[in-house]
Amino acid sequence: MSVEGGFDAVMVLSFGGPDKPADVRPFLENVTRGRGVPPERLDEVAEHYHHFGGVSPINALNKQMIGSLETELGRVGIDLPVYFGNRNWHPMIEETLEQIYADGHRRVLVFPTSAWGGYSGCRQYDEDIRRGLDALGDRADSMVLRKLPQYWDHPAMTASWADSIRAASAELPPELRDEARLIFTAHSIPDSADRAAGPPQDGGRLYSRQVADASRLAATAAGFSSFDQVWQSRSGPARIPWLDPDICDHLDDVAAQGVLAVIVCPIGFVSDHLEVVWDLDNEGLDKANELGLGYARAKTVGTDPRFITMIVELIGEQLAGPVAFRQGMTDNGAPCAVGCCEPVRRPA
Ligand SMILES: CC1=C(CCC(=O)O)c2cc3nc(cc4[nH]c(cc5[nH]c(cc1n2)c(C)c5CCC(=O)O)c(CCC(=O)O)c4C)C(CCC(=O)O)=C3C
Ligand SMILES: [Fe+2]
Repeated sequence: MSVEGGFDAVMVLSFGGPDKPADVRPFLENVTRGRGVPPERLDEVAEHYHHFGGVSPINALNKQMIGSLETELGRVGIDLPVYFGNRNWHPMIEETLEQIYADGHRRVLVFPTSAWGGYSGCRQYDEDIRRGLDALGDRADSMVLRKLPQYWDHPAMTASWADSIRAASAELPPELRDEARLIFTAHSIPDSADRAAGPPQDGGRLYSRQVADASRLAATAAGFSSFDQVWQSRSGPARIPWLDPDICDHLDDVAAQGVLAVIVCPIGFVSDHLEVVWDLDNEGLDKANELGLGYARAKTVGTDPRFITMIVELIGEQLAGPVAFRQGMTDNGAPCAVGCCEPVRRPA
């Protein structure tokens, strides 16, 4: 497909995760460099990875996503190669951009595996893009890397989450189904980072507002009139406030209120990676069992064909001509807006 100012490659940009036990430590060092995560927390998280043989599910899931994306692009006649790069582990974005450059591509559409605004979910991926371009040196002058806009509220996401909530509900014993509390969970971030999320003139909290809106959209589409919003996987020292309540504390609370079952929907994540399979399928499930709560976990949407169709739609939109700016759409890692999702310095 050739259009003026078109694009000649796609890169899926993700978080990265270890592929073998020896990768776990260096991966965690990459993730937490300069971020004030206490060493005890790192030891704990390393254990989670070792519990799964030192392999994060995230890389295989991303490769599967890329395979499906290639197939779907081919089906609709968009002839673009799809590359894979990460923030924290191989293939690192620097390595991927070397390859893209060597293959002769100069204009690249970047699909981030985070749907959200905020520093960790949006701006840090822009920083990754700049890091990759910096590594190319002068060769970067001929490159354009356009990050696709945020998709947390895309109709395909809402529809897919709604189906996955209904499917989870159907896993509960019939007598508990109508009683079940719907709980949406997303990755916690420091409260200071949430306050700094979004363009300054918008008053902050872009991340938690988006998560709440996405949850409301999915709940409504699944036929629920109410839901709870919780957070998971916090990693800062206890004295620094992060978004709460934490999922496990919340399970205590709902059990104390007499709730008999919960449907836990990991709306904050695109795939069933470690934060989902450890924090929800192990810790959350154990907690629910201990409390005698019925527990069903909704599956993530990344393997739904509608998710792939959505990516193709976002790509097609860019190929069809100039696209008006939407949140998260950036060129060469320049921030969305001045001061948008500014990183917050964290105490060591
Ligand atoms: C908002 C958000 C998303 C969603 C958006 C997105 O998808 O990008 C996300 C995704 C993920 N987070 C992941 C893993 C980790 N996150 C950590 C640490 C942190 N995450 C944070 C935020 C987020 N994280 C923050 C504020 C920290 C504190 C350190 C810092 O300020 O950066 C740590 C360090 C140890 C720990 O403390 O847990 C690990 C290992 C994996 C891969 C899992 C796998 O391997 O399968 C994925 C997809
Ligand atoms: Fe994280």
